[in-house]
Amino acid sequence: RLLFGTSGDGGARPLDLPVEAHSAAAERRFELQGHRFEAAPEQLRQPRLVRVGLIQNKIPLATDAPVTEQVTALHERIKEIVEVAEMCGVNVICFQEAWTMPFAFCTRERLPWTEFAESAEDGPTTRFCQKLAKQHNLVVVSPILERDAAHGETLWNTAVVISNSGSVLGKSRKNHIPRVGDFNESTYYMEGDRGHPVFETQYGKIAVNICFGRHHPLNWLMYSLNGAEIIFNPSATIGKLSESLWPIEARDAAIANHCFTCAINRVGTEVYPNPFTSGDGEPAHHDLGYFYGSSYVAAPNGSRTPGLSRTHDGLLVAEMDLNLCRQVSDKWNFKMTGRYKMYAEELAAFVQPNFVPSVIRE
Ligand SMILES: NC(=O)NCCC(=O)O
Repeated sequence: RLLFGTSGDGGARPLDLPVEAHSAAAERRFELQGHRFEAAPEQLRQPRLVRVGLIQNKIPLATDAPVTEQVTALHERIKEIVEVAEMCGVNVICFQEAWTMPFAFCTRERLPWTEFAESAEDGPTTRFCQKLAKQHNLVVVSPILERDAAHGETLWNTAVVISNSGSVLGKSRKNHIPRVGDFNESTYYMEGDRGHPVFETQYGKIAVNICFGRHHPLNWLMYSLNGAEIIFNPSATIGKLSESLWPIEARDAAIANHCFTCAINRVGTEVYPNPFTSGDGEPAHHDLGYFYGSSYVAAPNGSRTPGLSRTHDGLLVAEMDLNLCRQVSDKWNFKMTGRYKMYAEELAAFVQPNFVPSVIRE
């Protein structure tokens, strides 16, 4: 009741998925879970039912396989999972952070990892996702390492959003770059410069808060202020660092912002050819740590689905009635009771060089 929010106004219930989807998932060796969140019937609005799909997966090839072979193997793996998502009626699908590559930023090496970077607008992965979107009639959220040729070949950590029509709706960049443990990502790219875009799709208003942004409540808030009803959080994070935070943060963001949140993590251990150090006196090592999967969806009323497995690839399908966002907002009124003008003034003062903390002493 407490861990999954099943008290009172409706937690996640099981969603029946077609038998052929379950058999295909078993054949293709990934876990398939289905859940649904209901909202109360309204007189003036029809239910706004949307099915989202969250995919978590291991890298299929070793990190020293040729770059093109690794990318192709990941495309193939995702394709076979997306086919099952279509059988389950999924409308919007999101993949894990930097899904076309191993999460190699821990190494701080440039080659071959920077070779995985692609154009967000017309790189091979975006073209692949456009095909998927059109063929399966779903919106695709595709988090990649972006190479921005128009701006001096700058790299970014970017999520490309592709409409179910197959056209590229736009992109959202990771706003918060970790400098914690072996997550040495600022070696490759800097903080995003795109603010907090929300994408209006046929299946609701969606936004993408990439991984480390999960720890920043204001980052979630800004997507919500722009009207996001579903915020995806494609991630890559390891047990030793964050597993105790994982069940709390995206769930809390759903509560605080009256929206649905979808937290997605990688699975497994990715081993690199060359050892690297962490600057902490510990011996050099070949892997970043264990990616614990456990992807889940949280609803604005504080309920959540169970997580996918810690150890297996998986597809989590969640049906949600987006009417729940406004219903919870009308009950708890966090936007109405938020003191945004006061926060804005205090934040504006805080970022000034002459800021003096408001501390009252005897
Ligand atoms: N990819 C990424 O930002 N990971 C940082 C670790 C975490 O946020 O748990």
